[in-house]
Amino acid sequence: MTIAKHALLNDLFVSDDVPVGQLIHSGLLTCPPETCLSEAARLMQQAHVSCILIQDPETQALVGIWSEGDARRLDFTDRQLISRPIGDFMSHPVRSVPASWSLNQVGMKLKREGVRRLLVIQDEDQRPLGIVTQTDVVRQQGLEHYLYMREVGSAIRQPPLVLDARMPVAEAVHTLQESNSEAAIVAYPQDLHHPWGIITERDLIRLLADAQNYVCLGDIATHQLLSVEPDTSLIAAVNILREKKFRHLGVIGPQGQPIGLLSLGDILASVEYAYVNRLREALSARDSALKASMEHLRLAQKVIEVSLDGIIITDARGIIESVNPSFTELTGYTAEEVIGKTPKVLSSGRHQSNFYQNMWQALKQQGYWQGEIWNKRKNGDIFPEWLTITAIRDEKEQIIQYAAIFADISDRKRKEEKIHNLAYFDELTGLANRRLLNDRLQQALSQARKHEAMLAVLFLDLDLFKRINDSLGHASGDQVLRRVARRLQDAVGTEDSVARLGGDEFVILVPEVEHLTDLERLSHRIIAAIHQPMQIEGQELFVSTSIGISLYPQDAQNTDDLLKNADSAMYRAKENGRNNFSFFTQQLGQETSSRLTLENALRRALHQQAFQLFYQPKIDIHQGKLKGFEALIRWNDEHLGFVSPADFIPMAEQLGLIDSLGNWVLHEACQQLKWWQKAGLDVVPIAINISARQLASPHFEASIHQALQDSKIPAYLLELELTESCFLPEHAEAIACMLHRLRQLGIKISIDDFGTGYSSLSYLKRLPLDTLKIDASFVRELPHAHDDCQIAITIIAMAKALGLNVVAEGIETYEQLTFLREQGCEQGQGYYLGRPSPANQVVTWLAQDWHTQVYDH
Ligand SMILES: Nc1nc2c(ncn2[C@@H]2O[C@@H]3COP(=O)(O)O[C@H]4[C@@H](O)[C@H](n5cnc6c(=O)[nH]c(N)nc65)O[C@@H]4COP(=O)(O)O[C@H]3[C@H]2O)c(=O)[nH]1
Repeated sequence: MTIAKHALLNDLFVSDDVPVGQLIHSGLLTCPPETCLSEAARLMQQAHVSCILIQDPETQALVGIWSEGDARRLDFTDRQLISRPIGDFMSHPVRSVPASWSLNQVGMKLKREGVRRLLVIQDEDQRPLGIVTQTDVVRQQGLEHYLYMREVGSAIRQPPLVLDARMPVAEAVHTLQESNSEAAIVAYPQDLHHPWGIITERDLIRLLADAQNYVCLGDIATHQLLSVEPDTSLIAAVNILREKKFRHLGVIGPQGQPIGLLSLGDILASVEYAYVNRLREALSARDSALKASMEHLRLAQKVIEVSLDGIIITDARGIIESVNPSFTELTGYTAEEVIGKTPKVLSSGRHQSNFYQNMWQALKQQGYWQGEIWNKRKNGDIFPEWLTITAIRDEKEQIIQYAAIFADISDRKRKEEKIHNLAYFDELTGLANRRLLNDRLQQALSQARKHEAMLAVLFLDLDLFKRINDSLGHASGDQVLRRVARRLQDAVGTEDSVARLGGDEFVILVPEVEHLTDLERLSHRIIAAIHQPMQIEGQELFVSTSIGISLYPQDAQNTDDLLKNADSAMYRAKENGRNNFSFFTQQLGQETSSRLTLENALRRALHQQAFQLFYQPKIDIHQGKLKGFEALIRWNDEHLGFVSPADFIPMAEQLGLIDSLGNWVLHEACQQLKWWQKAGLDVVPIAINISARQLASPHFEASIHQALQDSKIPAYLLELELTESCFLPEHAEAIACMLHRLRQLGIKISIDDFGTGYSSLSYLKRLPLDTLKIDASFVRELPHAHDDCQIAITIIAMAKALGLNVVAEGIETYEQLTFLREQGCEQGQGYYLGRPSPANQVVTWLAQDWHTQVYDH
């Protein structure tokens, strides 16, 4: 038989998401359990169905099912077989699926339960609707391309069972049962034209239904085998079966011999493998997806539970659905207290309504909002939090929930504030620091430029603040600075414009100045405020300040120059007697710049030791004898020329260079003495000037020892000239002790410029002094100025009373010399007797007759 390929039947394969209820043919074949087998078989034959359901006549319940396949398991040798009740052979219970299930779900259930048929029942009332078989499901799976690609030959799993038509019926059924075949090819050896027929389960049903006494297989078999060749495609085979309404198809080999017997079920079973595989994959994918999502869910739940951040879940309207434990921890509200309410319960009242409006708008449009927000705890505390809100949408993109996650950032805020304060404010006084001042000054400058306004910077420091620190300690010094800061703020009126640069330096920024008189008034106010007495640790202190003022645009155009010029002006104010103020002037600017040049040159000179010592003789004006020399430093700079020590010594003190400079003088003088000694000269002591800061240095005493040791000159050849300013009260004791020690070595000590300071006599009395030097300013007008005469006389008398030598400085005339001698002054020094001169001059002086110099006019 030649068979053409048929088009695919449209109803063979349908989509698998159609509910199974719509695919089955409604109507069920039922019979009571007592129905005999032959009756049941007859009913099935009539109805053209492959199974019958057994129904309890009383309860109407379906209690079992019997199918064609079950017929094969019957014992056809049993003579009573056909009259036995079907209830004895049925399978039960009847497994069912709801009509709403998809074919996929049905397929999975068939697979799980290991059955080929399921009863389809109505979802609502469980009413039985029909039967769905595995073949039905396979047909719907869109597997037609498998059928196209494969040939009939490939679906043959085993050679066909071939039974002789002459075989007794019972034996044939038994053979079918034995070989577990639902059909067999029947051989008709005598019929050369139609040598093949077929016997199927359905024939067995007929056998049961007819209740006739068939003898041999040929009596019940169908003597016609619908067959195809092995290379026919499976889809063609399926179509033939559908068209002919047959269930089996023989496969005949090239030599005409049967090589297979395929049923629709077999064909579908051959593609079932692919289907089952797909099903398995689907099942395992679903299982692992389920497992993964459960895992995710569990994890998410856990994360929410243990999260240190507070978490709120609301519905789409913002009603709180759940919160986590950290929420309670952070806000003080339990879950029960807030569920059903909106997050408004946390509202701090610090934000305007448009803040929340913007938040909601962002949430609705972008599904996301993040930012800082102030909220309120249950106990009323207001705290800052970092909040992230995310909208959760369903598959249709509708917002169904909001998840809000927040962290309390009070700590972070505090730290940020601290860092900001540290960066911009002075820790001690709370005033703006240099950085903030610079920022403010920049801003004020650009404003002033824009509005063509005048701006002022007041630079001030506390006069002699170091004394307070040194004598009362740093803690007291800090207290003074704090008080001063407050007084400045009070005097200025606005907190923002006062800054502390460090140490005792303060700056006041006046952003808009109309008249200079305003600045004068402000300066007076500040000076007066600072000068008010201060109680510090039980002591009453009087602090004063000096203020320097520079102006934009007159004095400077930028912040640096404004500050620098105000600083210079402040020094001018100090020079003018402290506790006052001074405006910057162009001349001061020039001075500042030449001062800078001088400073640099001094550092260079010190580095290169570009100094020289000159010596000025001290003469006994009664006996005409050389008594000693005063060493005076000289600096002849290659660019600046001769620079007076009166200019560079104070500068060296300010710059902290005086120790090294003083040390150089000390060593140079000692070395000089050593050379003179070595030269066999009859040397006299050399006095060196010691500045106040040098004397206060902790290394001073050691440096004296070192110089003596290095030069090996006897200590009595060294004299120290100190000024009254060396004896600051806070160091008085320590200095007195040190001087006693030095004196014990043999070193002489004199007070220079006596009469210009304010030393208390009782203190001077306690010092180990040898000599008082009358300051040149009292000598200059002698003997004509009455006051000076009186002072000179008094100092001489006092020195004598204290048992001290007295030396008059700056003697320029014979008259001055005579007056002083007549008043009892022992020694003199000055241009009249000898100008400060280099070391080589000393050799002449050592040999000179000073008597004539003193007496001969
Ligand atoms: N008009 C006038 N002046 C006279 C006369 N006789 C001496 N002089 C000057 O008067 C100053 C005396 O020194 P001083 O009072 O200790 O005053 C010194 C002293 O305080 C300081 N000085 C000088 N050399 C040193 C030094 O090596 N170390 C320290 N620390 N200070 C020094 O510099 C000051 C100025 O020193 P000089 O310029 O050398 O000025 C010297 C000296 O040259 C005179 O008859 N008429």
